[in-house]
Amino acid sequence: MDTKIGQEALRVGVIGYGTVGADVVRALRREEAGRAALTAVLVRDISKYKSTEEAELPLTDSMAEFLACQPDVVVECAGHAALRTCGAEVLASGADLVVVSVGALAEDELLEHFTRAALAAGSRLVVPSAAIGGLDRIAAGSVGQMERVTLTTRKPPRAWYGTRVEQEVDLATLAESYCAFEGPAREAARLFPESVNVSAALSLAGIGMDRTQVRVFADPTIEHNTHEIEAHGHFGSIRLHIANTPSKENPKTGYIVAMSVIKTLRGMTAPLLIGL
Ligand SMILES: NC(=O)C1=CN([C@@H]2O[C@H](COP(=O)(O)OP(=O)(O)OC[C@H]3O[C@@H](n4cnc5c(N)ncnc54)[C@H](O)[C@@H]3O)[C@@H](O)[C@H]2O)C=CC1
Ligand SMILES: O=C([O-])CC(=O)C(=O)O
Repeated sequence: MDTKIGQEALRVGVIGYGTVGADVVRALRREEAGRAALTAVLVRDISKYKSTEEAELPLTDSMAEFLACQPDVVVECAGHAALRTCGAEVLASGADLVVVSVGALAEDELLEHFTRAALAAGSRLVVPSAAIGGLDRIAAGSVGQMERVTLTTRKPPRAWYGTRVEQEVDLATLAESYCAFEGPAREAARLFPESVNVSAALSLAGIGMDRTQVRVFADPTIEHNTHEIEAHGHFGSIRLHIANTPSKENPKTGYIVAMSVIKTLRGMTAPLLIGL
């Protein structure tokens, strides 16, 4: 990540002011993202943001106004639908786009559309590790022959309200681990847009959406959102267990997601990069 390394502060726009977006904005305002400054926050309905803290933010509900602030990089934290609608326009403006709703990129046409927009404008689509880890090693391992990549995601029952799992089991009384899905990452990302973005990130780093195998569980015996990655190939193997503390505001999302975005922004102006 070398293109934004001038002397000026990196101009950062944020799309979405929910759980991840608000944490990213707070960190930017506390100057925790290195040489980066918040330029604008794109929200859906500006009338909803009335607190004293929110009144100080550069909020807008107009994409034209948002891009007129000339961000160097835009962080999307607004969901699959918003990414589909806004992504190409942001990339075409010349700004890099850091996406957390990466599950949307399981649609090949969308990924191709974004890639074309980025190539034409000289911008980049950036997928941070977010809720998962080990992507550096999986990506390096995929330079050679990779035999198998699997992901097992488990979250406590409260993380599955508002998803299709809520129609399948009684989450309030679930007594043992329930397997809600087993199959390729492409299908996992489509069926659980709010919950298994990690499957898409892992696939993009490694052997693709159709070869990466995913299992998804609602598990009443755990408190954290956990992800277990196993991969084998010419490089050797990796077995990684990740436990994310779920955020109070949205138990589907871990605090680590915003922290990973901040780490990514730091890297965009840092003279030393580690662990890419
Ligand atoms: N890559 C990863 O590992 C992870 C990805 N995610 C994804 O990150 C995204 C954000 O997650 P949360 O902050 O927890 O969700 P959230 O629901 O708390 O916040 C989303 C915010 O985006 C806003 N929004 C929706 N459409 C918008 C639009 N068109 N323009 C501007 N704002 C818009 C909503 O009003 C809401 O405030 C979700 O797509 C989630 O699935 C979450 C956790 C991990
Ligand atoms: O673990 C988390 O915090 C969120 C998650 O699985 C995802 O959206 O992929």
